[in-house]
Amino acid sequence: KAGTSQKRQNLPPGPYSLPILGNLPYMLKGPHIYLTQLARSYGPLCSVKLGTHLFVIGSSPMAATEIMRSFDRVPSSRWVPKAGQDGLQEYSLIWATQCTEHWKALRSLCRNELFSAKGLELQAYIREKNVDEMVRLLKFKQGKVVNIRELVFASTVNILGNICFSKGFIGLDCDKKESRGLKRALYRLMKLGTTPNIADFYPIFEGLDPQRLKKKTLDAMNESFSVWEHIIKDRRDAREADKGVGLDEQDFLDTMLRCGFSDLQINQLTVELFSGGTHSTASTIEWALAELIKNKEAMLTIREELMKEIGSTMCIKESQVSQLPYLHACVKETLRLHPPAPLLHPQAILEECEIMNYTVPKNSQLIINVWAMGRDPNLWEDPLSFKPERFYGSKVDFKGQDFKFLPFGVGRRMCPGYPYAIKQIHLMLASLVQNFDWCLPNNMEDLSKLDMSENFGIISQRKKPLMVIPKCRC
Ligand code: HEM
Repeated sequence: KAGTSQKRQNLPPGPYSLPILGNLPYMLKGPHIYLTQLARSYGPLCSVKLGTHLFVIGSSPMAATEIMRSFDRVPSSRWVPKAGQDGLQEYSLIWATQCTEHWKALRSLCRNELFSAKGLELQAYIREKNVDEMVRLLKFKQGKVVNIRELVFASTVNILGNICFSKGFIGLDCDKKESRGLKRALYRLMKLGTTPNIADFYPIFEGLDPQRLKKKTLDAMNESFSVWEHIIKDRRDAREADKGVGLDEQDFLDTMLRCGFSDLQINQLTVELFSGGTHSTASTIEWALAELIKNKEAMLTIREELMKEIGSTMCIKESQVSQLPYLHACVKETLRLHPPAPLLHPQAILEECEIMNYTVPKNSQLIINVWAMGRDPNLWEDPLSFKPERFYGSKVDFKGQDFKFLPFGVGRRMCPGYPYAIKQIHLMLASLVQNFDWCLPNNMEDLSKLDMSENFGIISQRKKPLMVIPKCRC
């Protein structure tokens, strides 16, 4: 039943809210799940109070379209968690509240240097080399239980590390624990980004840091910085000694130095690229492998496609995976069911506006629930089943045109890294499927028992890491 205050003010419908808390307590089992239940009860545009803030959630392609249109009509500002407001936002890409000139410059730098067709082609050998190392380690671990998330995560960090700093930062062997360094810093940043912060929901705490989340976030950023600080210094010194004779640009650090970035700017951008680009990609690969282990037919179909298109070679090249429609369909199906970012980053609307004939008051936060749309029976047949065939031969894509499928977001703030992410996911998944048979520990024969529950976070992951045993196919 809709709250009366919503009706009175012509707000999008939504549940009654508790005094002071609003509906915060109901979010604990997973905001995307709770918000999806609300959409089923109140319709595709609904509103909910969290603390003192009003959130308006769109959960259908029509609602998402209308929300995106409202950003063109009235000024809006990206909501940035208080823990991320560290005074460096003017240097930020992900946490820029406005699409400023600086934000535009950062985006086009990344688009042109890292994510353009030419940039991606130049990086291909780095991805291939790192995936090859991962496969070799798995061969060595044959017959033993492997935490696939940790391994794939380490590999994605090392690929990006080589692209940015010509260096891999993480040991691939996850059995060796690292007490400091980039891995710990990135895990901490993810955990901190997921911890509910009362300062985000009550203006009374504005300017304070009651849970010390801001301080801890800054510490984790500094921990990352300490990992590459000396590389930046050495490279600056080399450029200084070079006195304009011109060294070849070997990585993204050289590009940033050429563009006159300060150390702070380099750190902010690279930490954002690492935090935005590693867990998300690793989580997608982990989900995809879990789905394929569970759905043997799909696994066999990928193998047939690999055999037909590239033969029995075990060392796959990136150029070979660009034309594998069934593999691509499996990745899309994974992103439909398990989008790493289930709720698109909220934007605050700075003036009252109308959306779908409802009034949306000034300062409301607008969210698009991608997870709900991916599982909506009105949009997908048999939505909870993993059926890559639905994308096979279909034109539905993740490039922000099909509003029912938005794993990489939509509009100006859409993920700039998606071409990079997709290349990496295709190559890693093809290599894991081509090289190994996979089984579950404890002789678990009944694959339907594989736990597929998920954790909500800044990046949504499997609740339990996928533990699997590789067996070489060669
Ligand atoms: C499966 C992998 C990935 C997924 C699902 C994903 C998804 C997303 C989503 C949903 C957004 C927000 C879009 C919006 O608010 O409308 C985003 C933003 C962003 N992503 Fe990704 N991403 C992935 C991989 C990457 C990679 C590999 C990188 C870079 C190496 C990256 C860098 C970024 C950046 C910098 C932004 C902020 C853009 C801005 O605010 O202007 N992402 N991503």
